[in-house]
Amino acid sequence: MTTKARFTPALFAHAEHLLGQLLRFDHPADAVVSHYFREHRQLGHADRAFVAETVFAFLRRRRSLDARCGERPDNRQRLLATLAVARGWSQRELAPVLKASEEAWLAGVKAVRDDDLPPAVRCDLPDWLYERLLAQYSDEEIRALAAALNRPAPLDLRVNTLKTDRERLLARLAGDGIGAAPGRLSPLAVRLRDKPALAKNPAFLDGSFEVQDEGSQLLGLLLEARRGEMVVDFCAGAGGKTLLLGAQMKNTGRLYAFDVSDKRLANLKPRLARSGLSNVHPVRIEHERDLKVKRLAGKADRVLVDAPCSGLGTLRRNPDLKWRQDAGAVAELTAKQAAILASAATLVRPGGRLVYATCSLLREENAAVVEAFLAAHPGFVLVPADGVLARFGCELPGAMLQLLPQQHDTDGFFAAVLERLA
Ligand SMILES: C[S@@+](CC[C@H](N)C(=O)[O-])C[C@H]1O[C@@H](n2cnc3c(N)ncnc32)[C@H](O)[C@@H]1O
Repeated sequence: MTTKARFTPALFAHAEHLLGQLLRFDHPADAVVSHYFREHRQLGHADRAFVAETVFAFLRRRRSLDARCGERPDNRQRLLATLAVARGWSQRELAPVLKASEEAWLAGVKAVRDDDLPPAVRCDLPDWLYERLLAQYSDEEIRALAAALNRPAPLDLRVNTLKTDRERLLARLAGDGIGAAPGRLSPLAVRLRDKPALAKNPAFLDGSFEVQDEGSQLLGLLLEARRGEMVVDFCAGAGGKTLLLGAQMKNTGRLYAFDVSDKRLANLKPRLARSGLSNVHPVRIEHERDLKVKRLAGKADRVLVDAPCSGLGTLRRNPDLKWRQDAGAVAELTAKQAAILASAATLVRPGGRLVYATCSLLREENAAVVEAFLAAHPGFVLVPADGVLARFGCELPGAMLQLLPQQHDTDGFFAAVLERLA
């Protein structure tokens, strides 16, 4: 049975109810959706797929869809517009739910031309964000960027080189009937053709791979962590990059995984167990100036700062982020990023490396933070990122790395490589 064949007023009502919860914007959308499905266990796989895809489609296109709907649309209208415009359903397909009195209105919604909408509305971006991007890109480039950010992300894996290699992993996946191809940028990446459930896949359970966007893998590779070194992943979170660094170090040396969040570090534990790594030391810190940080001053060969950021480069996965933030929140983040980078830098030994990374598209969270750091810390220099990536067979020009979904088909990641003078 196809997803559309299950379309009923009851199912539509679930989407409407969930959208009401999402538009309060008091929690991240993926958490709200998971919670809703836990509360409504009677919804089967196809029903959940319909509800989740429809509300996410609205979150992606909220601004242009609301503009098409007219004055003060309600959530029912919003979802009808989502199905008709964003998901391309015909009035016949909508028939189980669409009232006769809504048909003319919906035809009007469909007839609006994108080009007649103001630029920020057409790009489904809040004004403040559109204006920030306009300082960096042309309107045409922002349109292409916004369109790419509005498409769902592919599913990428990172091969765990402690356990296997990419060729063998591809063969195993093929044996399981999972379509996959080598990533184009990261030598560790495998891109899946579809989005199969992986939690019970034997190669996942035995640690042969982790789920990780190909772009995120490049950020970890920029550190070029080596055997026997002391490495600090300063904002390790649930360890997406820690696991890559540990494998690059061939499970030798010492790899500290710092984070202020107990919960995130706890999520690292099962991943560590699967990975086979024993060189990782998770450490909960109070803040970036914690004594536990100070004790390692000048001792680390390499430090990664995967800084807390607006996450605006990940809108393919988290479309709600563009509606849940504002310029004030970004200003607070940039102050935090500068403080974390300055503190993390104190750990780097002379001649050691510091990588600053975000999943933001905004210059103020990216190059501007790095430039201000370099101006205040003459003992550090910028190492061209393209030269480092070339050593991994990845040709991406630029002294600092900015990945863009419309160009690289990854999330919008940024990274700069710094070195402390010997
Ligand atoms: C972008 S996320 C890290 C994602 C992680 N590196 C990965 O690849 O999965 C940023 C992390 O910074 C942490 N963080 C926030 N403030 C911090 C601070 N002052 N010091 C260290 N970590 C901090 C957050 O808890 C969050 O886990």
